[in-house]
Amino acid sequence: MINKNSAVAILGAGAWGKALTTLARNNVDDVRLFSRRGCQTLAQTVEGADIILSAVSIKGVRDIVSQLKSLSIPPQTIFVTATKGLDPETTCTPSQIWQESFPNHPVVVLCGPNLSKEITQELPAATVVASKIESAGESVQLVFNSTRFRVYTNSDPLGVELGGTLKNVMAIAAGVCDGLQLGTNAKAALLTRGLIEMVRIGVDWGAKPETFYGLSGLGDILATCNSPLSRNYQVGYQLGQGKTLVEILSHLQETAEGVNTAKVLVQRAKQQNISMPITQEVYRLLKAEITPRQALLDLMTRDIKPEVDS
Ligand SMILES: NC(=O)C1=CN([C@@H]2O[C@H](COP(=O)(O)OP(=O)(O)OC[C@H]3O[C@@H](n4cnc5c(N)ncnc54)[C@H](O)[C@@H]3O)[C@@H](O)[C@H]2O)C=CC1
Ligand SMILES: O=C(CO)COP(=O)(O)O
Repeated sequence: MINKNSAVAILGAGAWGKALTTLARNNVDDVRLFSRRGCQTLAQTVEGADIILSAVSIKGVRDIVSQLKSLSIPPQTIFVTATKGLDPETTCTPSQIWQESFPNHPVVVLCGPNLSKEITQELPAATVVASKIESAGESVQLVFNSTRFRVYTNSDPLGVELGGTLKNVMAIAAGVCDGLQLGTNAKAALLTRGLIEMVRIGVDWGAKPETFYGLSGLGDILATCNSPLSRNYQVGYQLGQGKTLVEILSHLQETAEGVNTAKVLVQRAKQQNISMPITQEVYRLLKAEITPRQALLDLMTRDIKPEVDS
């Protein structure tokens, strides 16, 4: 069982890895943070760790997984993934990559409405830790739960992970909506229909529909789609104001996963024959195939239909 003397290794010293390190230090004395540019090696960081949490962006996940595979990690070590992205080669989620590479280890997803800047300011927040192995989720809950960070467990890791990942595309769309100053009604319609799109593909993927109405889905939509602190929202907002993606990304210091996720999702939706009109428009906008106004017109002139899919 996790206690003050347990050891936690956090991989990825970006905004989220640093915030999670501070949270874990409330409960555990030995919390190590691995940075590619730091002086401690990966092997030194993970040695004897009870929990290894990855907060690297999706582009680094396969690399970090293969480095860890070359080390001998004891099978009781719990892997936690906090990445919100999709693998461009396979469309796999990060937890699927971790589980496939470490089939005998418990894997836990940590995901929720957690803008790292607010967490760094010690503002209160809640999150979800999800795993097929109940005791693993409970261990991770004990590491991060505190009076300012309430941690819930969940048994649908895929749904929790997809909620946090797919909402990044909706945060871009929400930013565009605000950048164009389309108003509150438009934003409500966009995000409600966006959530339906997330549920549609998520259920096809194998997630439970109700998970998307929890903290990692609806909760994260409420946080990121209304906050300039969200990098994905910022990308959309600036696109809405007429900037190009290249210009926007050249000034963005950190990762906006929704840019890659939109592309992967469109690919997967096509393979699975799933309708994702908002995601499709975000993708076309990111590729500069259409303008924000054209994206709006496309969505408003789709064939009329019942609200609920039959
Ligand atoms: N910042 C936030 O508010 C939150 C971020 N996330 C997710 O966490 C992930 C990381 O986000 P941020 O920390 O904000 O991004 P960031 O851009 O600040 O940091 C990404 C980190 O990943 C590291 N990294 C990339 N490839 C690596 C590799 N091969 N080996 C080792 N490290 C590698 C980078 O060095 C960097 O430290 C993203 O998937 C993001 O969606 C999730 C919840 C909140
Ligand atoms: O996922 C996040 C908060 O829950 C962070 O959002 P951004 O990556 O858009 O900044």
